[in-house]
Amino acid sequence: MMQDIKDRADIKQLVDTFYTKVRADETIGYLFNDVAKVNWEQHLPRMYDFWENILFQTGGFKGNPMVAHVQLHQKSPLSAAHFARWQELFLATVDELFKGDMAELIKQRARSIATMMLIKVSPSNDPKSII
Ligand code: HEM
Repeated sequence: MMQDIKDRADIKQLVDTFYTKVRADETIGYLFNDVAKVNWEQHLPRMYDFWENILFQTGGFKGNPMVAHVQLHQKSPLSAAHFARWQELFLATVDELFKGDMAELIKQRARSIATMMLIKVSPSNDPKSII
């Protein structure tokens, strides 16, 4: 039976599997590989901290994810299609590895943060701005 996400080791497995898909992805891979030229040795542990803090309130993540993505957007525009693909890969990775309340919670948080981030990086994506 599939287990729920219970600790940092599980988060590491999820994050590592997710970014392996991201780096090879036709739609969003170039943003990480070519635009941001991500230093993975630094970035992956920050992502373990980020998600561990969201699920288990460890207080380990200090950073401002919104600012990081606004800066990325200024280098190369981030679109709704990019965020949709990011979400698709994240949700599929969770479902592939885990099942339970924490797995549901992390998917819900990923969706809501991705939605806010899209609006934040590009206010023209805000449905309210059309009215
Ligand atoms: C199309 C969607 C996205 C792209 C292309 C993207 C790309 C990136 C890149 C290039 C970085 C900087 C890595 C570095 O050089 O250190 C980054 C950082 C980060 N991303 Fe994303 N991201 C996306 C969506 C998201 C979403 C939806 C979340 C959260 C649910 C997220 C959470 C973070 C966090 C926490 C950081 C670290 C910020 C920091 O170090 O202070 N990203 N992202």
